[in-house]
Amino acid sequence: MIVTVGDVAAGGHCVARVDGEVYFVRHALPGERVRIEITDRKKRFAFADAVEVLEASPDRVEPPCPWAGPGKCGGCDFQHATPEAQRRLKAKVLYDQLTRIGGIDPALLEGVEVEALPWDDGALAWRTRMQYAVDEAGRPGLRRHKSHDLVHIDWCRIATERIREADVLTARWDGMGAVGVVDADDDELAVYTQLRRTARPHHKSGPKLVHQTVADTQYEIGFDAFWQVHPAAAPTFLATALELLAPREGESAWDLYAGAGLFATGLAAAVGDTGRVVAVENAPASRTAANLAAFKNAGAIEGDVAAIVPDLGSVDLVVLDPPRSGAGAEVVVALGEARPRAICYVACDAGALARDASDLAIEGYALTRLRAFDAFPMTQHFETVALFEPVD
Ligand SMILES: C[S@@+](CC[C@H](N)C(=O)[O-])C[C@H]1O[C@@H](n2cnc3c(N)ncnc32)[C@H](O)[C@@H]1O
Repeated sequence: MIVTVGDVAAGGHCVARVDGEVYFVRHALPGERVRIEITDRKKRFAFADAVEVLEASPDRVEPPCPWAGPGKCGGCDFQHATPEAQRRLKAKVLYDQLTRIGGIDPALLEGVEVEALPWDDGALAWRTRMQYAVDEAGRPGLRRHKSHDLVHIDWCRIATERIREADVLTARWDGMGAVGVVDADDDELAVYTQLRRTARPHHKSGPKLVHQTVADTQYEIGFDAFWQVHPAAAPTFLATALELLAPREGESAWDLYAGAGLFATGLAAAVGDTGRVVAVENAPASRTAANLAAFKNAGAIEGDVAAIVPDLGSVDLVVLDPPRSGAGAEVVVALGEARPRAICYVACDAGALARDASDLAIEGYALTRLRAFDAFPMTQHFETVALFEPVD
């Protein structure tokens, strides 16, 4: 079928409508006329791939990765767009999610941009963490979009040079479900395996504890702990959170979903000896308490944010950096009770941010400032750093 493609939608698709039918089309750009092939038909809509471009958008480029395209590797969504166009697509998704789901005033989001992170290689060679699936013959690869089938790539164009040089993709991983590589600071390279993609990682080679440095603070974390995958992400998010929150001497602050304690260390330095910072994180591999040991005014609690926050009392400032699923109503209600003067929400999923924003509004918190960053070039993903403040 030949269709004219409309606006981008969340999930790395653009929407095409034909005779009342809705098609979510991958590998297309708004305004393009393309031939599509249905990949998955649902009751009220269908997913499709653009397999031939009849009228191309001026934003279209030849994908730098030979493994990107219809039916190929499912890792990247926007290799066929210029990096500037990718960021415009993401900004549109952010605007739509926040206005439609989050109930945010469109006037506040007028001209919202997704900013590029500083990186010499532009949109390529940035990814410091890679996880490959392994097939029954022990061969690693990346999955096709929404499929269990593997594409056995030579190397991933968005992974760092050091990950490319690691012999992970040429080796055999018999009996494994996944193999991962971590490219940390100080040339540390750790490799781990998993029996299934969601199973506990087993250390294979390299250091078990790796190091990451941001603004003169070094964090020591387990090879399997969370760390931002783009090298410029952690320093940019920390600087942005501090800019938005503007912490004052003597204030109290919480770093929720703290990971290694990135925001907690920044806040601890900012609020000084008379201030107090509490970090909450549930993964021991993050080593949050150890990373905060040098800060006398900061401490860590290991456990579930939803279980811990209701008992913490009140606070001046909060950084909220939950996983993709968002913080959820229970945590938002607890924040409403703690009455901080400002909440900085760091979000890797605009839909989850929008849902939590709508709950925050019920608690009397409005979105007042927002910045967004292209922390995952070539993919549909991006990061938003949003400030919420109490309103009457
Ligand atoms: C998006 S990461 C943010 C980490 C950190 N703020 C950073 O920027 O490096 C989310 C973190 O929340 C942790 N986490 C996930 N669910 C949690 C929960 N229910 N309670 C506490 N921590 C949780 C994860 O282990 C992960 O370290």
